[in-house]
Parts: sequence; C-alpha cells; structure tokens
Amino acid sequence: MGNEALLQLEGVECRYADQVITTEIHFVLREGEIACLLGPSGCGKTTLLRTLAGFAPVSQGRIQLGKSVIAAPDYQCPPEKRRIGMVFQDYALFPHLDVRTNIAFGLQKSTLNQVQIQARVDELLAVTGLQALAQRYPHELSGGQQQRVALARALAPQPQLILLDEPFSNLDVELRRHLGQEVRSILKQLNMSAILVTHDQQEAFAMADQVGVLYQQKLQQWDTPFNLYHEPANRFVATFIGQGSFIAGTLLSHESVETELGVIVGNRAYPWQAGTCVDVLLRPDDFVLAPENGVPAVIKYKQFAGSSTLYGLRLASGTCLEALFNSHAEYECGQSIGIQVRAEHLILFAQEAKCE
Ligand SMILES: Nc1ncnc2c1ncn2[C@@H]1O[C@H](COP(=O)(O)OP(=O)(O)OP(=O)(O)O)[C@@H](O)[C@H]1O
Repeated sequence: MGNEALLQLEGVECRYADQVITTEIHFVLREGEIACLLGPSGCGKTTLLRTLAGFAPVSQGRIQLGKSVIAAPDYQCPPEKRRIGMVFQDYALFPHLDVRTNIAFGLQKSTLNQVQIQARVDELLAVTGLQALAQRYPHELSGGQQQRVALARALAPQPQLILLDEPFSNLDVELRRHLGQEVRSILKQLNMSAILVTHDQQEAFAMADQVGVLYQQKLQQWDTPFNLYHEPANRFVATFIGQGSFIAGTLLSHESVETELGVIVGNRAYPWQAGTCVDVLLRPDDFVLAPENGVPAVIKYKQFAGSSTLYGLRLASGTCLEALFNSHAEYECGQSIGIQVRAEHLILFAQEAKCE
C-alpha cells in the first residue's frame, strides 16, 4: 500500500443554506486505502460524500486531491473534472444499455479510441467477474451483480478515488458480507482508494482500513477499526462502536483501577492522579467465567448467537453488564455465575463527580 496522502480534508465545513451539517472535518486518506464514514442517521455522512464528489460546496476549509485543491469556499472544481468515481445505493445503471455498454459509458468522452475502450471494458469485466454477463441488461441481473456493474462503470475512467454511498444497503445480509469482501478485494487489487458510507458497523470493520465516526457535526475519531474498538477517543465512540458497559472505579496508579470486579490492570497509562474517580468501559469479551473465585453475577437475559452467547448480568450492587461466553457452556436466566475481568485494553473516562 502506498503511503502518499491522496485526499486531505482541512477544517472542512458543509452547509445547506444557513444550516451547518458538518464542521471542522480533518482527515487524510492515503493511496490505496479504503475508509468508511460511520455515524447515526442524519449526522452528515452523505453530505460529506456529496461535498467530496463536488455536488455540494465547501463553506469553510479545503479539500485537496493529489496535489490539487478541488474545493474551498472560493473555488469548486466541477464534479466531472475531479477524477472521482461514484457508486450509489440504487446502482443507477442505464436500463436500456447492456452491461458492456453501461461500463463503457463514462469512456465515450475520453481520449480512448473504440478498440482501447473495449479493451478497458474487458479488463473491468474480468476484474469484477462479469464476463459471462456482458450482454445482459440491468433487469436481467441480481442486485449484487448490478452493484458490481456499477463499480466497474465507476472504475472505468481510472479515477483517483471511488466514493460508495451505502452500496450494499439494498442487499440481504449474507450477500452484503460476501459482496463487501469482494469489493474490498477488487479495490485492493487495483490499489484504488475509496470512501464508503455505511450504517453497518460490521461492514465498516470488515471493509475499511480507516473508519471515520461522525456525530454532532464533527468527526469524533478517524482511526483503524481495531483502535476505534480498543482505544475509543471519547464516550460517544466507546458506546457507538461495539457493545460495552461502564462501571465505576478509582485509580490506584496510572494503569490500574479498583472496581467492584476487583483490580483491573491495563496496557496503557492515564495521566490522572491515584484516587481519581473514573468510568471503566468493559466490552462483553472482557469477561471470563470463574466459577471458583469470580464475582457473583445473576443472569437477567441471554441471546444465543451461534458460537457464543451474550448474557445480561447483574452484580450484587445492582450494576448491569453484558458478557459474551462460548456457547458450549449453557446457563439459565436467574442462575448466579462467577465472573472475572480479563481485559488488556483498559479504557477509562474521568467521572465529573467525585466518588464516595
Ligand atoms: N438538500 C438538502 N437540503 C437541506 N438539508 C439537507 C439536504 N440534504 C440533507 N439535509 C440535511 O442534512 C443533514 C445530514 O443529512 P445526510 O443525508 O448527510 O445524513 P446521513 O448521515 O447520510 O444520514 P443517513 O444515515 O440517514 O443517510 C440532515 O439533517 C438532513 O435533513
């Protein structure tokens, strides 16, 4: 993967009339990287994507693609000159054109001659596995096949960047997973940089090298899926990404904290003094069963999930937690089990109030 910065956003703000939709957006996408924009409905993911594509203006800051500034308050490079390809949720294929002609569409105004255009289309049919379907019309294709045609069409003019706006949301869960992996592998094979908007966290985790979490107009964190999960920048990211529960604790040292589940020692140091009241984020996979010497917890509910089962637990103090255990062991609601914390990543947030 190249290390050169391809796309840089510096303090970007997007507005519709007087309403600020996103503000102070900074991030860098490197060549060959795939990023996902994730966030609650209405947080501005699509608006940001449309701004990158050139369909909406920048009211502050600037966007740089390669060495050129493509958008700033006083300048907007037209969408067709940006070398950015777009793939939409509804595929947006031309119904009266077959697959081959759909893919070739964006090449008609290029400097390529007909032989070169057909060679480029052949290359894309091969890379997307669509050779056998080249003569079909969109209505003769499944949703997944149509989305691959849309991707091939966006890739045909050799853009520098591909934007995908919820590309799999019309597909069923199984196909989404499968196509997500397939699209990732096509993009990686071509060393193509891409930004994808999705609602689906699992999809973002599976597809992206970097994930940007948007909330309350701002980019809360731009990081790898691993870091978002294990090193969330703030409480919002901690609760939005993955599952987890907070329990109260008191710092014993920069990297250990005393809680009702015992002393938890992590792998990073926090700057606060011993005695500081903190909230400890515990993921469901941070717990282990400890029948002999664990802290007693009563099972309030359970959700079977195939290889594992998620248990809703209540401690004697009333604290509620969620823990994930291998589904080979089966426990019933109302039963008391012993648990311990086994977490390498200690995620703490300072409490505002002093604890007793
Ligand atoms: N053309 C428009 N004119 C005015 N406001 C708009 C326009 N398009 C979107 N908005 C508003 O901008 C905000 C962000 O919308 P946007 O579609 O970017 O969010 P999103 O994060 O993509 O949402 P979702 O996940 O539901 O698709 C919303 O409050 C929306 O109502």
